[in-house]
Amino acid sequence: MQDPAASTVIKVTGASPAENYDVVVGRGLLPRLPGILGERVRKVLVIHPRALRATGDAVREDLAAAGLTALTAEIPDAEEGKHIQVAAFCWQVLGQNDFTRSDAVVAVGGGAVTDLAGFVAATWLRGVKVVHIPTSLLGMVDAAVGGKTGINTAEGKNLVGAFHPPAAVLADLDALATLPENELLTGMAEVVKCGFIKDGAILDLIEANPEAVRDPGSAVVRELVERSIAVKAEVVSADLKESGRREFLNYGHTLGHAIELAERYQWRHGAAVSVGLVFAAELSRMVGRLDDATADRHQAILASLGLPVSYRRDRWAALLDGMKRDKKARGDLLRFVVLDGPGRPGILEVPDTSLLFAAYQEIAE
Ligand SMILES: NC(=O)c1ccc[n+]([C@@H]2O[C@H](COP(=O)([O-])OP(=O)(O)OC[C@H]3O[C@@H](n4cnc5c(N)ncnc54)[C@H](O)[C@@H]3O)[C@@H](O)[C@H]2O)c1
Ligand SMILES: O=C(O)C(=O)C[C@@H](O)[C@H](O)[C@H](O)COP(=O)(O)O
Ligand SMILES: [Zn+2]
Repeated sequence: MQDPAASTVIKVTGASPAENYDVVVGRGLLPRLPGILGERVRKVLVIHPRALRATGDAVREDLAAAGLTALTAEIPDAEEGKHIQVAAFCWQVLGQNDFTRSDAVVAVGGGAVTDLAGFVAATWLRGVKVVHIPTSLLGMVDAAVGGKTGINTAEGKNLVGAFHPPAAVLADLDALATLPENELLTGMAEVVKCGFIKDGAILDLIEANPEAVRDPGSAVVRELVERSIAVKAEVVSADLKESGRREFLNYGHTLGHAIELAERYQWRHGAAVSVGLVFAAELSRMVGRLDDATADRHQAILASLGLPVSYRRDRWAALLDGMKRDKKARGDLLRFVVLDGPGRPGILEVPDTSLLFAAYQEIAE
């Protein structure tokens, strides 16, 4: 049995040894931030939404006590924060306070905040240090790790961004205590994704512990966090810029992102990915690549977590339109991550959208 007070370090390998970084999972981690930032950093912009003000203040106090100048950019919540005008506001704060290349950005919040803050750090002076302090389950298991940063545009999700890995990630499990249950469960969609593409023990844990998965303080949730980060860390260490295997982390996302756009970002990312996972499993089954039991297991596990597993029949045209802007598409060719079996993701090229329509009929309501 793991000592609950001990922290776990999951290592991510960067393009060069200087770009290697640690993802630390544990409790009471915030005081480690000044030490992680290092001697050269003099100024820090802490970016967070109003909901995370108390944590943002605590982080700033730690930084100030360590002799750093700590400023705050309070940004709009959730997807409202992933907007060019919000990035421009942060650039303005950095500019007006003379942030140089040896200064840093710290993100405190869910995946929307780490995406936005990472993008700000990637673009300010063409790149300054960023440390992520994810506070949602989804942020911990996925968004804060791997260096994908970005914002949404009117045309779609994450269409503008950069690869800019963090200097470190502090996944402080204490943050989950204030996370609403719905946010915990939507984060579980990415955990389930990791279970299907790589680590089947994740799926077994969720099925065997229906109550503990809803308890953010449980050892089960901690194990799910650590296992999911390990899946992501292994993939992004091998393929940071998505020239190959990293595409597998996009399982469920082609339809998922189209649903988010169709819903004007009023659905949580994890909820949309949940439907996208069921769709991708149906597609995999329909083309004869996935067995019935594994395909059906998608719907069963996601539904057991209270996540949506179907979507509106009358939205197909809008969804197809949105899917054409998926980053995996090449010209007119749509490309999907599918499964050839548990832990065996692959790519399906779809030149004819009638196949997609047929698979969609299986999940449409
Ligand atoms: N860069 C990547 O690799 C990557 C991976 C997965 C998802 N994402 C992105 O992450 C975003 C989704 O992340 P999310 O689900 O964390 O959504 P989110 O950041 O919108 O947070 C969800 C809600 O939870 C609140 N919240 C967060 N932590 C809290 C806490 N500890 N206590 C109380 N409230 C808290 C937020 O204020 C928000 O209202 C999407 O934009 C998605 O595209 C990025
Ligand atoms: O890290 C990745 O790579 C992923 O695909 C993880 C996804 O969960 C995440 O939502 C990511 O932001 C999607 O990337 P995108 O390139 O499709 O915008
Ligand atoms: Zn995702």
